[in-house]
Amino acid sequence: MVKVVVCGAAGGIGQPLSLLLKQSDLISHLALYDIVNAAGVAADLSHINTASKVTGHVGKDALAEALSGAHTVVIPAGVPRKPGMTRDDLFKVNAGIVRDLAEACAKHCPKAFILVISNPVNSTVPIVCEVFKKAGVFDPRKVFGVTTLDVVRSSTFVNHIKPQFEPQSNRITVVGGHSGATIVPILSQIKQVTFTPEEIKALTHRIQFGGDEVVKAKDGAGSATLSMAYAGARFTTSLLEASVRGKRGLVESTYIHLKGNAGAEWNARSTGLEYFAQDVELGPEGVANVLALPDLSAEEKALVKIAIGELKGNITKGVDFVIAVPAAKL
Ligand SMILES: NC(=O)c1ccc[n+]([C@@H]2O[C@H](COP(=O)([O-])OP(=O)(O)OC[C@H]3O[C@@H](n4cnc5c(N)ncnc54)[C@H](O)[C@@H]3O)[C@@H](O)[C@H]2O)c1
Ligand SMILES: O=C(O)C[C@H](O)C(=O)O
Repeated sequence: MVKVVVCGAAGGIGQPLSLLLKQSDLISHLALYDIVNAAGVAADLSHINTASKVTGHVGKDALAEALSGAHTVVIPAGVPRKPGMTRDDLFKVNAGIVRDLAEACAKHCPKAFILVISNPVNSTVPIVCEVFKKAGVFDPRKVFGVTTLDVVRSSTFVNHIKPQFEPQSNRITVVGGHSGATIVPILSQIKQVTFTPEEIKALTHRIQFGGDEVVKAKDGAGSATLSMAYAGARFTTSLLEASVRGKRGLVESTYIHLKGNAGAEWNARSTGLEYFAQDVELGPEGVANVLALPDLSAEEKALVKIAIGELKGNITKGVDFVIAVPAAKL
């Protein structure tokens, strides 16, 4: 039985993500949790003739039932940006939402994989990890910040200026975190096409601030939902392929707790950070191995340095939140 829970399932990301996951033959039970409308979304999806069972769970009283027995919990719960906001501006509201959901996961499904989509990812992942540490159930191989949208955007945007670059089969490594300057695409490793320095600069900027393009175009109605659902489903599917089906060699960039993960010592030493997004090989228990950083160009080294500076503050903010603010009673 593979039960996947989506927390925030009635939202802009939650609905299309749940639709994509309903199509997976790796999932036998899709549990949809939200504080509103999850029952309606579940009733709708349950009419789709794929094998998985779909259940809806609305409100805090239904959270335990939603989470119990979960193999994987995907969390897109929380508020999205409006024009003029940074992801960090969402911390005020989303930190508490993610902390409370993490508390419930630590209690009702302590061994589940936790995939964090809610922003600011650079801080919400440390929140989940700290909650799990506090509860004595933390496994650093099992908590992931979903940064796949940066990877998806990278190959799409490269293809836009280099049509000979095939965007679906060529994956680009993106390291650092998930906000503006902390997003560092390693374009120097692309072998299929060449770029001028101006092209590299423009592409890097577009990838770092791709989220802003969508926020601006939606003009107050939220941020990326459909492309995020695609990226979230891709990451979830890769993790399930590795953990359920035992498929080997699956690599995704993701934001993780470095200490306690095989291969991450080098990253932890060279960045001085507790968390960093990097290519990770997925396995039966989640992170099987953190791949070494590829060779970086001088420009990329400078970008990583800037990212490290910003990440430090984001990580401390998440960690301090759990230490300083008592959790709501669940
Ligand atoms: N990681 C990424 O790459 C990425 C990409 C896009 C968006 N995001 C983030 O994902 C989050 C969700 O975005 P969205 O567009 O789906 O927002 P949305 O407002 O459309 O949906 C959020 C959903 O969360 C639900 N929710 C609120 N509090 C909850 C709680 N305590 N428990 C369960 N559900 C709760 C809401 O009812 C709503 O249905 C935002 O924080 C956004 O910034 C991350
Ligand atoms: O930009 C946002 O706020 C949402 C998301 O993090 C994105 O990258 O699209």
